[in-house]
Amino acid sequence: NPLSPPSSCTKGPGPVIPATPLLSFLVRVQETALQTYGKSNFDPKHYVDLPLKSNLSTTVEAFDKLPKTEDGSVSVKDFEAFIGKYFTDAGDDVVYAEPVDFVPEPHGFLPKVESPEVRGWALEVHALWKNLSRKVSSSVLHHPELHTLLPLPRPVIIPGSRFTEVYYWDSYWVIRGLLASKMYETAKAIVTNLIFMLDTYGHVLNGARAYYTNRSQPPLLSAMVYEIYNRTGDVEFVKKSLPPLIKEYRYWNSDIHELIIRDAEQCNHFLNRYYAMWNKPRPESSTIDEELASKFLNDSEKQQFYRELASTAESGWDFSTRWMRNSSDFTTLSTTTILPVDLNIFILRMELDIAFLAKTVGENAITEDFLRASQKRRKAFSSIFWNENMGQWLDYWLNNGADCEEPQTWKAENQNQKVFASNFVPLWIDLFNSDIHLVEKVTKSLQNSGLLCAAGIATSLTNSGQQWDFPNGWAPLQHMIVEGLSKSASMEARTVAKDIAERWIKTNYVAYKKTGAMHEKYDVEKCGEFGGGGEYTPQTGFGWSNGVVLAFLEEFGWPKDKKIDCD
Ligand SMILES: OC[C@H]1O[C@H](O[C@H]2O[C@H](CO)[C@@H](O)[C@H](O)[C@H]2O)[C@H](O)[C@@H](O)[C@@H]1O
Repeated sequence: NPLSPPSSCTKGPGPVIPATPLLSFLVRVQETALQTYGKSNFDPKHYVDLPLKSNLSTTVEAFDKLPKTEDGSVSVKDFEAFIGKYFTDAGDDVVYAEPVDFVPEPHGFLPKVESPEVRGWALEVHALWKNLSRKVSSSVLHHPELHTLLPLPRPVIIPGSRFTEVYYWDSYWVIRGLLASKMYETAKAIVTNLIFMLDTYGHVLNGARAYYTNRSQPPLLSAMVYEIYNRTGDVEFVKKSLPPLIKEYRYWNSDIHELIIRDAEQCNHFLNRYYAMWNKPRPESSTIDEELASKFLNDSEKQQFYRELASTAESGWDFSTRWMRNSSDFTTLSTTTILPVDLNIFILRMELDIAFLAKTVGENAITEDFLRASQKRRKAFSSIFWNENMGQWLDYWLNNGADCEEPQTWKAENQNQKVFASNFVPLWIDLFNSDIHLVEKVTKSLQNSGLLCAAGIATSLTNSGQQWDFPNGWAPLQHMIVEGLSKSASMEARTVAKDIAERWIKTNYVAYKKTGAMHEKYDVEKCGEFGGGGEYTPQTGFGWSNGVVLAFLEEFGWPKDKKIDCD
C-alpha cells in the first residue's frame, strides 16, 4: 500500500508500550483492595483512577508497610486509612466545565419535533451536555505524575458514571448530538483534544487515561472533522485537522494493524485488524483479566491472551462472541486474527473523508491519492468481505499465527458466517448506500437476520452474557445502520430506517421516564429496559445514547399526535 509507512514487520511477540510507575503501583493497590473487600460490588477501575496527594515514592513506602495477612489482604480499617491519607477521591481531578455554547433552547433546535412531550424530553437530553462537560483540574496540568488522568488542553464531554474521561469512538456520536444542539465550539474542542493525543502519543488513545496509551479505538476522527465542517463550513478547522488525519491514517496502516490477503484472482488487498501494544492484564480490569487467564499455564499463552483482551477493547466491542473462536469459551478470544468489517469501513471512510477534506483546502494531490486508496478498499470489500448468499459483509478470520509479511490466500470458509450488527455497517458509506440494488438485497437480509427486535437492532444473535451480544442494542450500531438505510433511494430501506429509529427513540424515552436517566446500552427485546451483562454494572449518562437520540430526532422528527410509549 503506497500510503502506508515502510514496513518494519518483525516476527515474534508484538510491541508493548510500558506502563508508568504510578500505574503499576495502582494495579498493586487494586489487587490489595480486591483481597480486602472481596468481589461483591468491586470495580477495579476505581483504583487506577485514584489521584495521588503527594509523591509516588512516599506513597509506595507507606503501602509496603501496611500489615498484610498471607493472602495479601489488609484490614479494612488500615486500607481505608491508607487510601484517605495518600489519595484524593477518584474523579476529583476531573472538574466541571461550563460549556461555552450551551443555551437551554438553541435557535432552530430539532425543527421536525412537533410533539410537546417529545420536545420537552429532547430539551432535557440536550441539557445533559452540561452534566457531562468536564476539564482536567489544575493539578493534572501542573503535576501530571500524580494522575492517571491525562492532561488535555480543552474541555470534553464524557460518557458518564464510571467513564469520567473522554473516549475516542464515543466522541463521534457525542459530536453528532452536539451538532443537533448547535454546540459547535464544544464539538471542535473534543476534536482538538483527540488531535492533541494523536500528536503526543502517536495515535488517538482509547480514552484519556495512562492505562489507555497502549491502544486506540475505532478510528472516527476524520468522520468527526467531516461532520463538523459539514455544519460549520469552517475551512480553518479543516486546514488544521488535515495533517493529523493523514498521520492517523498512517498509524492504522502501519505493520501491526495491516495484513495482506490474496483473492481468488491473485490480487493483493491491504486490510486492517485491531492490535493493542500490550501483553499484560488491562490495568483498569487487572484483577478480572488475571482470573480469566488463570487457565493458561504457559507465560507466552498468557501474554497472547492478554493481548487479545486489550485488542478487543481497542475494537470497542469488549466483549463479544464475535471475537471468540469457540463462542462458549472466552479464552478463545482471537481478535488479532480477524479482519473486521466495521474497522475496514472506518478506514474506508477515513480515505473518503481525507479525499473530501483535502479538496476543500485545495490539496488536490492528496485527494487523488486517497481516492485511489478508497477505490482499492472498495474492491476488497467485494472480494474479501461480501457474501452473496447471505447478502451481508462478513468478518474474515485469518489463519492462526498470521504475520504481516506473507499474503494469506482468501478462503470462503474463513468468512465468519455468524450474524452481527457489524455485518450491516457498510451501508453507512455512500459508496454502498447509493447502490439501490445492493441496498435492497442487504435490507432484506437485515429483515430476515433475526437482529431486528421490538426495541432496535440486536448486536448479535448469541446470548453469551457479554455486553456486545444479544439482547443488548447499542446507540452507535443503530445510528450507522439507520443513517445508511435512510440515505438510500430505496423506499423500502428508508421505511425500515424510520421504523428502527422510532423503536430506538421510544425505548430511550420510556427508560428515561422510568429511571430518570439515559443509558449506555438497551435491551432490544424489551421496550423501555436498559441492557446488562459484561464486566461492569450498567452505566448511565450517557454520551453516545444522548447523541444518537438527538440525531434521530433531528432527522426523523416526531409528529404532534404520535404516541411515544411502548405499544
Ligand atoms: O473498563 C472496561 C472497558 O471499558 C470501556 O469499554 C466500554 O465503554 C467505553 C466507553 O463508553 C466504550 O467506548 C466501549 O465500547 C465499551 O465497551 C473501555 O473502552 C475499555 O477499553 C475498557 O477495557
